[in-house]
Amino acid sequence: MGSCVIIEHSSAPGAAAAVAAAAPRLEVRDLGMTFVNNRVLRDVSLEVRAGEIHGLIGQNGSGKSTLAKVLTGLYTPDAGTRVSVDGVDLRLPVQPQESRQRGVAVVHQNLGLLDNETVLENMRIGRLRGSRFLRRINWDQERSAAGAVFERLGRSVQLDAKVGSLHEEERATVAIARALQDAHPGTGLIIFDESTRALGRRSLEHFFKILDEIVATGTAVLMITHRLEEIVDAADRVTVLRDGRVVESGREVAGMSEADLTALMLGRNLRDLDRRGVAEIATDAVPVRATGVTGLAVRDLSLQVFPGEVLGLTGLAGSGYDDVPYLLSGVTAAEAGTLRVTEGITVELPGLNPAKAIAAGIALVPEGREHAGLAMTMSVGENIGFPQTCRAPRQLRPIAIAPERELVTDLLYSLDVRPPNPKALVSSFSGGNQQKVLLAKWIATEPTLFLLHEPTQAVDVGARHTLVAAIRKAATDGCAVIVAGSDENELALLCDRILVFSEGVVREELTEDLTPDRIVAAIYANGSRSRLRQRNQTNVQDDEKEAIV
Ligand SMILES: Nc1ncnc2c1ncn2[C@@H]1O[C@H](COP(=O)(O)OP(=O)(O)OP(=O)(O)O)[C@@H](O)[C@H]1O
Repeated sequence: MGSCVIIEHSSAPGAAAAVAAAAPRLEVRDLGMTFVNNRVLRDVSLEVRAGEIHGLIGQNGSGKSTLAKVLTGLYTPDAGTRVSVDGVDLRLPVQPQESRQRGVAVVHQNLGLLDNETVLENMRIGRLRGSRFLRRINWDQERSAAGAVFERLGRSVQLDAKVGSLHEEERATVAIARALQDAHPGTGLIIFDESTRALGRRSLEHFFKILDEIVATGTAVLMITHRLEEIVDAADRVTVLRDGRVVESGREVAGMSEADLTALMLGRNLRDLDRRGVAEIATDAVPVRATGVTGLAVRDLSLQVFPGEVLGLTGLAGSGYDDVPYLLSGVTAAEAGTLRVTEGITVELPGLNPAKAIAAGIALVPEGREHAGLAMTMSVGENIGFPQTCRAPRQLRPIAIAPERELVTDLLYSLDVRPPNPKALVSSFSGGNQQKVLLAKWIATEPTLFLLHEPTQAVDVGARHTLVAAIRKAATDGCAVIVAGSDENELALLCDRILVFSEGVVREELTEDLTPDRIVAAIYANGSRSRLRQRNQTNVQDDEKEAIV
């Protein structure tokens, strides 16, 4: 006897046709944006349809975040700009309340979280409701509403934890959950500006599963990302910005490869991106050696890395690989462990702090440049000068020891920072250029041990190329380099050797054939990379339904 299986549709038949006939969910016409004399967006037109994931890509500095900020009212666009939602023109500059009422939610690149408030408060801010008579907030209800969103995302985050104490991936999860909780079926537009950059593979897969459910109801998504895999796997159409202009508008993604998208973005092919430099590892020199490191999730770790070598650390979220840079640099106190930096310089990790680490020749490029890596309201030169201040004798510390201007300018040119102006405020740079400034800041200290956590996060493929080359050059110049990362492509480009962590210990060491697929297989213990989203899933279900019923 055959069983009858009915696969439920997430949208009613005919809904797609109705949606297609309707006005675009978001329509932008002739958008221009000028900062003083700098015109960063010109004649930008864009249409996002209901029920689609629309990718927006472009090199660092091409204007993607500026566009998102115009759409949410942070910036006032030039005269002549038109923005409409569901066919209704918005007043310009966009009034945040009006755009929110029309269902536009955004997760900005800096995530927009309040570090001193709890996860629950961040989630429910602006949405808290008092009871009808007593006007008291029902915190039990608020907790369960917030908890339900995290459950959907497949993540558990402590609702009472202060957001400032969270890891970058948890912070991103909170910001994404906050936007998703407002998605009403069939309406609205959610803009994600590089919001997935800190998500590990598993979280990413969950995230796209939820997006799939959301867009199937008719809600639209505008996805700004540098991870071209996300566009190829998940986006329905893509718009490409180059130097503030649209060079490709709403192109269907089906059939396109990452290389096709790269060529559209840069206007050229990046043929030699995958070629790794020849490692010049000084195996006859004294290696950096960490012994018995215990702290956070890490248990009794010992490792060594030679000058000239780039050692990668990876694993699943919570496996401890990403705790290592912070334990070895004194940012987080270790419970036990010793670190020999070089002949005659050995530090006990429990007593180490960042100032002592810098003095011992240890540099850390942390994840989360906006809240952990750079002073956004200070100039590039001042940021690069900070570590030099720590190296100065205590009595001189109040006077910032400015690094030589030529050194700063040379670094900015060698990393292709635009503009290469030491006096410019860090906050005025695009995300990718900020990441380069962060790297420059620590390269300038000429460290013996260079620790980096997700050093090419949220940068375009061209900038990634530059950053990878600079990190490898630091190794060639004699640094021992340790990179903790979750991006298999980054690790494959950078590393000579990779340690894969599980439950706080090293489970596998990869020494050759360091391809992205091999790295992912090791992280997931012989699992494989699946596509982030099966596009046209609804059509497949249509066919199945006819066949099965
Ligand atoms: N507040 C500001 N004042 C002056 N210039 C700015 C400001 N914000 C952005 N810019 C400039 O606008 C240009 C576009 O920056 P934007 O951040 O939009 O780029 P992006 O495409 O989002 O880059 P990324 O991918 O690196 O985040 C850059 O040249 C940047 O320096």
